[in-house]
Amino acid sequence: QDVPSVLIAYYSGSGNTQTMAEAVASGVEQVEHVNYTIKRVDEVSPEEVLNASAIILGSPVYNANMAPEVQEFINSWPFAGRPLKDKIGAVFVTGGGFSIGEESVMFGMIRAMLVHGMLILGGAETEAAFGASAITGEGEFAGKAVNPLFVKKAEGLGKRVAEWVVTLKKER
Ligand SMILES: Cc1cc2nc3c(=O)[nH]c(=O)nc-3n(C[C@H](O)[C@H](O)[C@H](O)COP(=O)(O)O)c2cc1C
Repeated sequence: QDVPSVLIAYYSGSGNTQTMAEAVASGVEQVEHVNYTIKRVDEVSPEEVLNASAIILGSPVYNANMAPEVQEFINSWPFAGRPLKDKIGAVFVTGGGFSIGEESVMFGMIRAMLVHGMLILGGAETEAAFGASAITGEGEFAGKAVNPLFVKKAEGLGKRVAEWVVTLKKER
């Protein structure tokens, strides 16, 4: 009882963002005294949103925007009374190519989290400063499983968020 929980919520059409979500989860698993739930956005209940101490949200890049399913999920978050205020928020994305939307999508999700008063964290590494991102369709990254370079960023993000969830829980 009273163990804080991280909600990892994502949409994935062809599996890449799901791979990153699972890596985020394995990062969270490295931290003690914190639970997590990993679910597709359409499977997340309103209670799971409200009860989470942190939400780590993942989307593929679709025409330089987040997937509509992810936007719909964000639009379902309760706003009256700002119940999401002071929860930790973090993001991860997968995009086909370099610089064709992944950073825009990260900031789109981060902006929405800030509207709700959430505390935003980036990943553990400088290369994951805004969250974890993976390129899945260009050059050497095309046609393969998500590269370990990107998987590691997702793990680092999950671990960092979990560590801060535990730290903030002690402080409050
Ligand atoms: C409809 C559609 C639009 C896309 N638009 C972009 C885009 O604008 N920029 C980009 O980098 N990748 C784009 N992609 C590629 C996906 O973002 C990429 O394949 C991603 O890894 C898919 O994630 P998923 O396997 O979790 O569905 C698009 C893919 C689809 C299906």
